[in-house]
Order: sequence, then structure tokens, then C-alpha cells
Amino acid sequence: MKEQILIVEDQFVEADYLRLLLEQAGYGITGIARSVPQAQEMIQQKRPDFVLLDIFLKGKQTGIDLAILLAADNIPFVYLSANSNEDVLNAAKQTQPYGFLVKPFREKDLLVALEIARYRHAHHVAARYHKETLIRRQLKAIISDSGDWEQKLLKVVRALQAFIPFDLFTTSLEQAFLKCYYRIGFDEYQAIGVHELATITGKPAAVHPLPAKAMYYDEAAIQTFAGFQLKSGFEIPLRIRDGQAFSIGLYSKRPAAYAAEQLELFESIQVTLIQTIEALLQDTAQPATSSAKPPKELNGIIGKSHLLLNVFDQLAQVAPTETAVLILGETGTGKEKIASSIHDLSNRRNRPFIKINCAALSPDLIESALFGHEKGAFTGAHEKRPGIFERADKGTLFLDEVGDMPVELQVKLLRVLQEMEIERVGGRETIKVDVRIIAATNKNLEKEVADGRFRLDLYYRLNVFPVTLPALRERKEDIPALAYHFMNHFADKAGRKLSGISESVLKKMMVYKWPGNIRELEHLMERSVLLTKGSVIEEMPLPTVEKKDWVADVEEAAMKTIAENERDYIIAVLKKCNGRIWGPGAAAEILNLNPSTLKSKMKKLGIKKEYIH
Ligand SMILES: Nc1ncnc2c1ncn2[C@@H]1O[C@H](COP(=O)(O)OP(=O)(O)OP(=O)(O)O)[C@@H](O)[C@H]1O
Repeated sequence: MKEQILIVEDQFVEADYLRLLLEQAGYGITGIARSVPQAQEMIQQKRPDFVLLDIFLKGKQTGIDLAILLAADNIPFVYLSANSNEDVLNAAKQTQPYGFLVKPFREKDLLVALEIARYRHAHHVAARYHKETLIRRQLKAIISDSGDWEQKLLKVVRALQAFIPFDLFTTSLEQAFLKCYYRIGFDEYQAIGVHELATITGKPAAVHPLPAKAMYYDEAAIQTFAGFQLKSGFEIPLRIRDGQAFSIGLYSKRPAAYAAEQLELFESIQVTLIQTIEALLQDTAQPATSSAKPPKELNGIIGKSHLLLNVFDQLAQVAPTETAVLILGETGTGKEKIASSIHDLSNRRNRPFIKINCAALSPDLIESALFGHEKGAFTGAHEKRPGIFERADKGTLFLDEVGDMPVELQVKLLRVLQEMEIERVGGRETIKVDVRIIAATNKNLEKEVADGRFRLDLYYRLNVFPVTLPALRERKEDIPALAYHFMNHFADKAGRKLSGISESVLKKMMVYKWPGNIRELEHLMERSVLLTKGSVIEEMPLPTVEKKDWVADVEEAAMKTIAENERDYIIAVLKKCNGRIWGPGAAAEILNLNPSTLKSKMKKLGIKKEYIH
């Protein structure tokens, strides 16, 4: 059946020209709307497969207003606009369009944009379907798993994390919190019972009136959880059997983490979730035993800051799919490491992972490097050579520094991505390839597009699932773990034994801005290990940090994380000591605290000993 398109364009001549082009290319047209209300009316009458949308229209409302409604209705749309300045592009990007065409455009550009939109939409739908099926299956399996209700609830928490990420998970039954889970690592949670929560929140009975409908919360509305540094939340009441009032709350350290999309996802699994919760509640009478599982790390990537955990969640979601991924981040933030992790976590893991640095190849060589060449294709081509696309067949191709690819080549790359077939340089035959594309750049691609250095259509084709890596200075809490990781690595390599890093060096590292991010840290640790004579690293040749930055940073770090740092630190030490508080080498001794002071601190911070193992 013909795909049906609605054109939203107030210029009569342009709209008619579009209609003609699209009909010639085999599309059906559901109508031409000149304003947002008119478009809404037409959509009511006949739902289109795609909408082509001008930004400035007749009437008060713009194409961006309509886009918000289309996104909520899951109707894919492509903007057509004469305006390609960065601000408009940014505002349009917020609405997550499936493409953007700058007028005037050629017929070919329009058809390619629609092809790309189809690809992006299909992947969006497929990824969502994949997620929903997976979580339903996991929830059903939990009901028949062994274990008490708390162990099962923790499994529900883990399953939901990959579905809709959170830092704190709460369950409430009849005006009272039942059990909460605070995320402390990629797959690690601290369970918080009613009493601990009452201690943390300072509200004796941890009373919690349940909302009548799904609610989004901002920072001010979740003061109950002050100390957890949460910025937004989302709570949804679930109608369980016997009319009991039950709710699940998800809270995040990111502001505005939840919106209509998450609510919709949640609603899509609600029936299965209710069945699981009902089964768990029947078991609540059983006593709980320890519910902790050994901590997991994601593919050797070090870090537990909430910004990095958010990246892990995205990886867990996208890795098993076939979707193209675009990794953004400053130099040295780990883009290549993340790309290879996506490959390792995907079904292509036993096939090649091939990297090409788009900035390092000369423009005349890059084409034959990518697509291969036939014998005699150019001087020096003594024999036939397969290109990277062929070598990566059934595997993953990592296009590093994609923002530096010459514009002429971008057109060719786009064609290959669209058709998944290549032609060797000097060859006539087309060869089918099957590669998953992961691209990375440290450039601001939108700016590159606005400045005419990067093709908008290629940008949309690559930017299906963007993952932004935080700079190291934004996740300073990960610095000690990374430093120790590299210290051990380089000490092993040098056949040395080092026992630690001095307080003052760590302090200096915490306030330094790390423009070269993890790579810079890695190099500095390598040098320091080689230069250290004793067993502790006491010196680090860091560029000088301005005193005023120093003070401000220390204050900021202190204000931000006192309670949280303390909680994390105590848990980490307790884990090291297998939960032992008293005795030589036990937690109290390491923390230099009186055991009873440690116990009361643990109580105050809601740390339960049995969740430590
Ligand atoms: N979270 C992490 N845990 C441990 N090692 C890491 C982590 N992230 C990055 N690294 C290491 O840091 C170094 C730099 O990472 P990587 O090369 O992936 O960065 P990049 O963002 O691709 O850099 P560029 O933009 O310069 O290409 C590598 O040696 C990598 O193994």
C-alpha cells in the first residue's frame, strides 16, 4: 500500500509542487494543511504515515507546536524550512524530528529524507517493541522465580532500570512506604526499609499519601528525599486486587527526566507489572533474607557517578538492537571504549569490530579504504583489495571523528548507509554488506551542519540514538576509582607493587579540570607510577590550579555530596571488610571511628549491614 503523507505548508505553490513530487515518487497525499488547527483536523480524519512540516505557518501556532502533538501521537515528521540557523535547528531538535530539510531542496533530497525518516521510525518502533517484550518476559519470569518477596522486588527494580532509568525506586502501600531502593552502582542497590527511610526523611511513620493519577515531580516536590540529590520524579498508582492502594515512584538525579514518553512506556507494561506486584504482595508475610547480589561492572568501564550510570542504561538498551549509535563527548571521554562495549554487548560480538578514523585518512585514500578497490583502479592498485565495509561485514563499523569527514565523502557514505551496498573503486559490481554503524565525534555536529560542513541528511541518519559522554570534571566522584584502576594497571605492567595514592594528590586531582579527560588521567597515572620510588604515589605533575578555583571547587564538591559521599564511602569500606564493623582491619578501624559511632552513622544514613555482602 502507498505510504500516506500529510503536507503542512502555508505557501500554496510550494505545497502543490511537493504534492506533485511525492505522487510521482509513489506516495499518497492525505491533504495539504496551511495551519496547525487545519492539520489537526486532517489527522483526525485520516492518520498519515508521515507529516512534512514547515516551521512558520498561517496563524499563531508554528510547526514546532504541531510537532509536539505529533510526537505524542507517535506520527513521524520531517521539517521543511527555509531557516537553518542554529537556534531554529536546536528548537526543532527538541521535538525529536525524523528529519530536517532546508529549502530550497532537490527532489532527490526530499526522497532521501523520507527514506531516512522511515529508517529512523522503524528503528524507534522496533527498539520500543523489543524493550516492551523483554520487560514483560522478565516480569513474568520473576513471579515463578525462587526467593522471598524482597529478593523478587529487587529483581523487578533491576528489570525496570533498563526500561526507565532512575536513581531511587519507591514502592508504597496504603499511605506508607513499603520498600525503596537507592542505586549505588551499575547493578547495585541499597535497600531502604520503612524505618531507615523514616530516619533519613525525618518523618516518623514515613507517611506517603498516594496520588490518584500519575504525577511528575520537580525538585521542590520531592523534598521528602532531600539528601539523595534528586532532581525529578514520577509516581504512578497501580490498581491492584482487593482495591489496595499501591504506587511505584521513580526518581532521578537528572532534572526533568520523566515526561509523556516514560508514562506511555510504563502504561504499556502496566498489566504485567500489576500481576507481578500482586504475586509479590502475597509473599510479603515471608521473612526476608539477604537480597544483595555481587556488584557488576559494565564491560570494564570504571565509574559509578549518576551521569555514567545513565550512559550504562542507554548502552544496555541500545546494544542488543541493530540501531545506529552516535557517541558524543569531548576528547578522551571514552567514546571508543563505549563503542567497543556496544559491540561486545550485541549479537554481533563474535564478528569483527572495525574502527576507522575519519580525520586521519587523506581524502584521496579514504574512499578506497572504506569501499575497497579493484586491481588497476588507480596507480599503485596492484591488486584487488576489499575495503573496511566488506571486512566489517556482519560486524560493527566504528566511524571515529565522523565530524571531520570530507563533505564529498559524506554523500557517498550516506548512500551506502541507505542501501547497504558498496561499489569498489574502479569496480562495476555492487556488493551487499551488513554492518552496524557506530559513529563518534567531539565536534558539535549541529554547529557543523549550521556552518555547512556536515550534511544534514547524514546527521539525521547517524543521530538515531545519541549517547553523550560526560566530561570527567562533571563526574569528579569517579576520579579516585579511575586513578586506582590505572595505578594498578601500570604498576602490574611495570612489575611493581604500589599500595595507594596520597590524600594530597587525590585532593589535587579532584579540583583539576581535566581538559583531556580520562586519557589525560591515564597518561598522568602512567608517568606517576614510573616516577614513584616508594609504594605510595605522593607526587603528580598536574598543571597548576588557580587558588580561587580550588576553594570554590572544594566547597561545591563538599556541599553537593556530603551525605551521599559519606554513605557511598561507608558502604564501600563495609563491602571490603565483608560487613565486619569490629576488630582489626574491620570497617571502624579503617574509617578511624569508634564502632558504636559507625553503627549510629549507618543507622542515620540508612545503611543496613545485611545488604553489604
Ligand atoms: N570509564 C572508563 N574506565 C576505564 N578506562 C576508560 C574509561 N573511559 C575511557 N577509558 C580509557 O581512557 C582512554 C581514552 O578513551 P577513548 O580512546 O575511548 O576516548 P575517546 O573519547 O574515543 O577519545 P578521542 O575523542 O580522543 O578519540 C582509553 O585508554 C580508554 O581505555
